[in-house]
Amino acid sequence: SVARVYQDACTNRPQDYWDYEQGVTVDWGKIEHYEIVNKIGRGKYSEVFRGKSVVNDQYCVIKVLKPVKLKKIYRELKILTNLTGGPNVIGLLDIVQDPGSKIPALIFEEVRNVDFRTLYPKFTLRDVQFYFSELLVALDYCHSMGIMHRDVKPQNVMIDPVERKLRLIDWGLAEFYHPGVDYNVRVASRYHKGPELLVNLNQYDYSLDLWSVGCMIAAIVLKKEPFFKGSTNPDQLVKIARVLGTNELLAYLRKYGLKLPHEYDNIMKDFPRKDWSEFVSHDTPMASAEVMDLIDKLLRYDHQERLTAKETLEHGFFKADYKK
Ligand SMILES: CNC(=O)CSc1nc2c(Br)c(Br)c(Br)c(Br)c2n1C
Repeated sequence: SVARVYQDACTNRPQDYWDYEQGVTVDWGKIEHYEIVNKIGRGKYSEVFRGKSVVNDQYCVIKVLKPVKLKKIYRELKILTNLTGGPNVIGLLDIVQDPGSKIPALIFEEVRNVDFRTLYPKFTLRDVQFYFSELLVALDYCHSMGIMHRDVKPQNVMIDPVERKLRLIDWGLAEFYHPGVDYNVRVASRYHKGPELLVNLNQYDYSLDLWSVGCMIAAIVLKKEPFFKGSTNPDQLVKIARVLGTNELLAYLRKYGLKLPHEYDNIMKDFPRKDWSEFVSHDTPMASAEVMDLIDKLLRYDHQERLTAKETLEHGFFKADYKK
């Protein structure tokens, strides 16, 4: 299957825009220009520090990459340089290399992020409207630039509630979109994996990111974080089928000529589709008719049915006037 939008974003650009296999010419900065203030986190592929530039006294975030295949580093570098400066994309300030280990470190603009587990429970519907429109602007931008993020999740959406600033971070799993290419389905983080990844539909596209957005919005307004909480990848699809229905899953598979992989034989049951109204109660005061309609249009098995980032921004939910 082919993306409904931006399918030729890369083909319309010069080869060196998307071809990271040839390597990337890096304009290396000077590591001595930065000092580490404190460690703020660690991921599978990196260690992250709060840093400070000794040149301009600006605080920054230093992402020290763990040794991975050079090709993967080139991909992240090329994507970051292509996107930096775009709306709500984390700003890459510098690229430096540790002289000894030769490991690259990426220097980013600082975001005074508040952890989503603390922030999201305090969100009003107006906050959901504001921050998700900011996230969707970033996604429509990167999609228009021929890039899928492939790891959209709360941990990769930095929000400074004081400055009301949002930045999409961690482009380490992002990839360039080309029609007809078979992509690795082992991407994204389990709770935010789209059905296409769980049924091994390799020719996916930008719409993968919109599934993850749907999961994030549903988790906030229905107060169930994460919304689909699988214990394994196969169980992740079972949790989705408990809501969207098993027959609807089989129809999705049939449309793309896919069979349910054997690891589902003993765990997939015949679940009826649930109506979204079943998730709405007095305990979910933010579950407005508009946001439930939006969730219904994002959390679709069929990636081709999902709203695009631009269509989502135009949805009535973002136009509704929720009283203060
Ligand atoms: C690998 N992820 C972690 O260690 C989670 S903590 C974390 N990583 C961050 C990254 Br990367 C950037 Br860029 C920026 Br800006 C901020 Br703020 C970050 N924070 C808080």
